[in-house]
Amino acid sequence: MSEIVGKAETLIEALPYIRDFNNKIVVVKYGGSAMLDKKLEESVIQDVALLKLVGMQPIIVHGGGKEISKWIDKVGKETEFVDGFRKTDKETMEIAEMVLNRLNKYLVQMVERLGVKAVGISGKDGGLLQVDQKKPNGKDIGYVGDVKKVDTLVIDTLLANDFIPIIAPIGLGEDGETYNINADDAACAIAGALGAEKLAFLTDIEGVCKDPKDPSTLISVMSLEDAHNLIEDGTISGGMLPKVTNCVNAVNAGVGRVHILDGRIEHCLLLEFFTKKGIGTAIIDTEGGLYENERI
Ligand SMILES: Nc1ncnc2c1ncn2[C@@H]1O[C@H](COP(=O)(O)OP(=O)(O)O)[C@@H](O)[C@H]1O
Ligand SMILES: CC(=O)N[C@@H](CCC(=O)OP(=O)(O)O)C(=O)O
Repeated sequence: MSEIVGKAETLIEALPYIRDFNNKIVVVKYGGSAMLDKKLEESVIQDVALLKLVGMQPIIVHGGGKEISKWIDKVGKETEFVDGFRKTDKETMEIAEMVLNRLNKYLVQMVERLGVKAVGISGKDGGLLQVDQKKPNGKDIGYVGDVKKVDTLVIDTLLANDFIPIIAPIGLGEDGETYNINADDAACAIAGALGAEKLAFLTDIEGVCKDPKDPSTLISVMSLEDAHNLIEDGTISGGMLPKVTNCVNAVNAGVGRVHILDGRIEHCLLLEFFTKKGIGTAIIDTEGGLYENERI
């Protein structure tokens, strides 16, 4: 097949997915290497803009943990994580908010440059993310939020007017204080509240593997039962454990498909969403039925 016809084949392969996901909400948790490397950053933003232009309703929830740590270091403070969450005192919260809001507007600018409309907000806007204090294993780690309520009105309004919402993981507590939210948690809560069709996490590993040191053991599709068994037998551990637990919660909250993708691969979102083979791990409720052309 000539190269030029091959290109058309690629578009045709995407056809059933473009049809099935028309107008569907897709939440992308953007973080990790894909946020630190210019080329990867550009490719993620291009993918999200393309999803919008082919008729999907993408939403970006972004992290920025490494950038926050860099600025904490610059002011001579120590960074401390407890069970994967940043210990956040008042000063840390101020720095985190400045860094996340700056990143947020930078992402808006990147999307707008491609001729697609975007609005950057944090979970404080429109009461989007209302939180309680999070106490992992009963430990007090300061202004870290556990999302207790999502008011989707601001997102619904933006989507209805064709904007891509870009969301920073910051929330408001009942005490009127600002809280730092782990971006995975924020993305899950938002995807669950919206009943999103898809939630995709960009990470720095191929996906969930039987052996994390061997990429050839990637698990392409994982049912809720598989996830439970792999957690029980210790195959899923470390940083992957809270991620998969979040994924399972999202599927149980009604999200159609949750994907753990390798954000180090350029255009990983397009490769996952628009090709039969996909590239990462898809976590699905197999009892909910499959799409035409879906891998299993
Ligand atoms: N079964 C598994 N498959 C893939 N990664 C795993 C698995 N078990 C543990 N891990 C670890 O989890 C890490 C991914 O979690 P983490 O680093 O928190 O994600 P993020 O890329 O969002 O920062 C991997 O780098 C790997 O070391
Ligand atoms: C409470 C908590 O840990 N909040 C995170 C928020 C940013 C984040 O989650 O960024 P990544 O997705 O890039 O890790 C933090 O302060 O680092």
